[in-house]
Amino acid sequence: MSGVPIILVTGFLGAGKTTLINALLQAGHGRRIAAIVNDFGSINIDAEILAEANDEVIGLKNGCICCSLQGDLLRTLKTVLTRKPQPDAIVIEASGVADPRGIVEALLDPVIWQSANLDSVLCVVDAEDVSDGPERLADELWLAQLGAADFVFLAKTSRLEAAAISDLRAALALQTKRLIFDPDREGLPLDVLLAPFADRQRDPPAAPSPATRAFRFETFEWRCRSAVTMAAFQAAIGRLAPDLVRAKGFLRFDEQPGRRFLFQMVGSRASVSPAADHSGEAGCSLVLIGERTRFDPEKTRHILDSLSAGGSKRS
Ligand SMILES: Nc1nc2c(ncn2[C@@H]2O[C@H](COP(=O)(O)OP(=O)(O)OP(=O)(O)O)[C@@H](O)[C@H]2O)c(=O)[nH]1
Repeated sequence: MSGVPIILVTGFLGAGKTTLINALLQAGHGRRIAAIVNDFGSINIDAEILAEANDEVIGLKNGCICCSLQGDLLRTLKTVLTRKPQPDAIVIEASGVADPRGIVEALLDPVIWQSANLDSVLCVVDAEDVSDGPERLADELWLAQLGAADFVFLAKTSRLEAAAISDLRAALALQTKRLIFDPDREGLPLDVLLAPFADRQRDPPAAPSPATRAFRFETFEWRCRSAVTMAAFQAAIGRLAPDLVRAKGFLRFDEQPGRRFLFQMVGSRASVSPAADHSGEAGCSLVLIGERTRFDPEKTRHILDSLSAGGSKRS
């Protein structure tokens, strides 16, 4: 293999993929790494977060690169590969709903393979999520993501006891024989991440099963042109949380004029942190994702619209 190595990062909704890639981009290794980031919704949240760390970040939004956006992925890769100088490596972040088998299949495209080779597939596992609800270990999409991986990266281990991490490692060892890394406790294994495998051959993966396709999830996007009050937002999210798998977006609060915040929610854990403010966007934009069987976009719209007179959009 002589092409630019591609690292594909997969993992469930909110597992910690963007956070891991951000750490890799900022790790001071001196390599030029281009990042291609797929957000399932139409708001480029992950790309904006990563663009703070790297000039070469391209967002692919409004669909999933494992199915509807395969063509966009290949076109983007070709564009990245024609740049001079070429990057030393390309990281692709799959969306949390992606079955990586569809992406691996696309990356075996003979034209791409001449200049860029899929080097490794990393699966990020949310240690808190699995410890909170061991039913994740039987989730078909989660298993497909784990099954496609060459390496497993644990995220969010810092709040867990050592015993819980050993249990998690033992449970993962039943599902995969791959090496498991814990960057929170052991640091980022740059030698593994950036040393390409020699002459790695990949067979085309098995076709993704319908059960792992994105139609399992419903996305709702909400935008408003003004700021919202903190207490009202907190109350609204509290009402929506039981039916959400993931929510993220940018917010402005009446109480903090002129400031912009990144809102993140994975399962029942939510956080709000200061965000860079060069978007020129005056109001708020949120992406909310839930399982189709539970998530009600109309109820969500109703609750969020009560925060403001702004508009909303369903996808
Ligand atoms: N404490 C802790 N929090 C983490 C870690 N990794 C991710 N998070 C938090 O988990 C939330 C989701 O992290 P992301 O990196 O955006 O997850 P993702 O897998 O890219 O999410 P999607 O692209 O939406 O599927 C954010 O609030 C992160 O700050 C970690 O290792 N430790």
